[in-house]
Amino acid sequence: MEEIGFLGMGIMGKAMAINLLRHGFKVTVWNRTLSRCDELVQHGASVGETPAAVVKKCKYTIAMLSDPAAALSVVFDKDGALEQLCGGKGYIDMSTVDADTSSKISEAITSKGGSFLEGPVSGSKKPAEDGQLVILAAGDKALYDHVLPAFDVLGKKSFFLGQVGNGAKMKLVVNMVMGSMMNAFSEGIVLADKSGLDPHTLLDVLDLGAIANPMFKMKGPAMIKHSYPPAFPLKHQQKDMRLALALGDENAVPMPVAAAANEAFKKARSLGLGDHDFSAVFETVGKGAQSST
Ligand SMILES: NC(=O)C1=CN([C@@H]2O[C@H](COP(=O)(O)OP(=O)(O)OC[C@H]3O[C@@H](n4cnc5c(N)ncnc54)[C@H](OP(=O)(O)O)[C@@H]3O)[C@@H](O)[C@H]2O)C=CC1
Ligand SMILES: O=CC(=O)O
Repeated sequence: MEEIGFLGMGIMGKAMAINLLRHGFKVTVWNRTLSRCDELVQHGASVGETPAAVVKKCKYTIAMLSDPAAALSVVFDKDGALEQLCGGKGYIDMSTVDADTSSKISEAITSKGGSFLEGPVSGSKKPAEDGQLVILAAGDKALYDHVLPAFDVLGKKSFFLGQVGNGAKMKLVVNMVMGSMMNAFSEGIVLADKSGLDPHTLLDVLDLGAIANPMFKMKGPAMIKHSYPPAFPLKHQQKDMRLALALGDENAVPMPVAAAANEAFKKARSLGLGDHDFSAVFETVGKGAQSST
């Protein structure tokens, strides 16, 4: 495949770009804080000075940015991607954003003759490093077919979900469930501890039953130690809850569980935990969490 541009060298973008390089793709990277591209150069990447410079050089450009404001800024601001998008060029935004943001970007790009695909992913830092993401694509089907070899490196499974917005919505639904589960899990660990049970035994019991899942297994032991090295930053999970609640609002879907979970993530942010892993929401569960071992 042609050289790929990659905008955004955060936790996910860096892991994904390194993965593409490892699999023989030529990649040109850009990051707002340009020094974060240095490590990528060691892996064989070239660096573009601006998003526009990357798009000019590459036929296809992937973006992996924090939130709607970042996704819009990288496309529409001066030296942004849109300046160089034209017929024959493709833009693939894999950031988690809302459907409106994705549609705005899509309309701007397609009105200049370019093609657009959204492709938010399920799976965190480790699945990104291991090429085990689940890709939720929607938009231009021809572009999807063309970039599938790259998606096959990045993920274990790609879904094509139809029109622009469907990938964004699917991702928000999934993360709404995940954020709610993380809160219930946190309450469960504290409840076990406070009622005289060993939280580690709770993890063993959960892992053998119908609600066993990789998230509990992976994050539980660290949570019990109050350790939250960021794989999925809490501020991004709260952004996803907020966007999912807005989607619920639009569709008149009552979501009291998600709304409560959102409040807990907001509380965690107010405690300065936004850059910690989203499992740090554990710290908001009563005083009990503070005394767990
Ligand atoms: N981490 C995870 O487990 C997962 C994350 N996601 C989603 O992927 C996206 C990226 O997440 P992640 O890599 O963890 O996030 P990080 O916070 O690690 O990285 C965010 C990236 O966005 C850039 N950025 C932020 N604001 C702007 C802006 N205004 N203009 C230009 N660039 C900007 C940052 O640049 P700079 O370095 O200059 O700050 C950085 O490259 C998010 O939408 C997140 O919800 C999806 C699945 C899993
Ligand atoms: O968006 C986060 C994830 O783990 O998926």
